[in-house]
Amino acid sequence: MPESQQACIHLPVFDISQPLSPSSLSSLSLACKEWGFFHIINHGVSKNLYKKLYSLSNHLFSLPCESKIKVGPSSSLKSYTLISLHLLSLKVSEFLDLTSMVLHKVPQNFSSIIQTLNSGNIYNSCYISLISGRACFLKIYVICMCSTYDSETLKEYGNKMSELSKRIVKAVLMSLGEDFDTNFYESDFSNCHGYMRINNYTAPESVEQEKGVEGLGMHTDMSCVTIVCQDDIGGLQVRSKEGKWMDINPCEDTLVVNIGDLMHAWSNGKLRSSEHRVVLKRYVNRFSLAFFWCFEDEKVILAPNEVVGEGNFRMYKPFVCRDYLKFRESCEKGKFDTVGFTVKDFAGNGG
Ligand SMILES: O=C(O)CCC(=O)C(=O)O
Ligand SMILES: [Fe+2]
Repeated sequence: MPESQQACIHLPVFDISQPLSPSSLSSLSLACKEWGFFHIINHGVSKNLYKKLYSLSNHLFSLPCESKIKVGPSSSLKSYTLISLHLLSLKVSEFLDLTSMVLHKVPQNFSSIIQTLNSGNIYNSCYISLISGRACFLKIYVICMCSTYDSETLKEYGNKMSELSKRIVKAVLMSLGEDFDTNFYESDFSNCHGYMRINNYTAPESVEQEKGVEGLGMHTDMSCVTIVCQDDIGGLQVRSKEGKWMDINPCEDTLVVNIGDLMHAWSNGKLRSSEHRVVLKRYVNRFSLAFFWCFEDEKVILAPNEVVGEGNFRMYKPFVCRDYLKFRESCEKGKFDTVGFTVKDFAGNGG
C-alpha cells in the first residue's frame, strides 16, 4: 500500500475522570499489550491551558534565530547538515525554577548552557538528549526557561500532568492484574517524576508526496508512561507488531497515552513500549507537547514476581533507571532515531 493510503488505527478512548469499569480495564489491558497506546478524555487539562502553552511556545519558536539557543549538529552527525533536531527535556519541578533565565541572555554555546545549568545545581537529575532526525527540516530548539513562559502556567500544567500521570499509572496497574495498583503503586511508582517536552516541527520545505518527511524518527520512549497532546495536523504513527506504520489521528479534547520502556521492563514485557514516529505530510508547522512520567533515576527496575507470574521467564535483568537513560543517550545505537537498541538489548535475558 502506498504510504499516502496509510492505515489508521482506532485506539480505545478512556474517560480518565472515572474509575474504569471491568470491561474498560480489559480493553485497556488489550490496548497496552497490543499497541502500547490509547486515548484519554476528561483529563482535566483545559483547552485554555493548552492554548496558553501553545501561544507561549509559538512565541518562543518564532523568535529570531539569534535569540534562540543554537546548537549545531554534533560532529558524528555532520552528514546531516540540514537536519537538526534538538531537544531538551526538563524535569517539571526544575523547569519551574528557571524563570530567571531570560532566553536571549542564555549563552549561545550549548555546552556552556549545560554547564550553567549544572553549576546552579538546578539541573542535576535532568537528562538532555541531543539527537538528530534523519531526513527532515525539523528543528526542535532547546527550550530553556525564558521570560515568555509565566511560571503560573507551567506550574498549573506540571501539577495537572503529574496528577494525570498518577491516575493513568494506577489504571494501567489495575488493568495488568487484580490489586496490582494497591500492591505496587506505593512501593514502585510513588517517586515518579515528570519531564515536559515541547516539540515544534517546522513546516517541511518539500514533501515527497507518498512518503512524507520524517519529523521525529522511529523511537521508543524512556518513560513509564508518556502523555502527548498533538495539534490537529496529524503525523503521529505507531508501528504494529508486524512492522506496519499506523496513523494515530488527532482527536479534539483527547490526549494520546503510550507505554514507555521503563514500564515495559517493569511489567516483564506485558505492556508494550511501541516504536513510534512523526511523519509530516503537509507544508505546515506541527506542534506537540509530550509529558514523560519516569521512575526516579536511582530506582532499580525489576519486575515483581507476581507480575512475572509463576513459571514465566523473566525477560529483564534488574537495572538502574539512570544507567538505561545513559545507555540510550550515549550509545550511538541506543539513540532515539536509531531505535535498534532499547531495553531488550540493555537488560534482556535473551530467549
Ligand atoms: O510529536 C508527537 O506527536 C510525538 C512526540 C514524541 O513521540 C516524543 O516527543 O517522544
Ligand atoms: Fe515518543
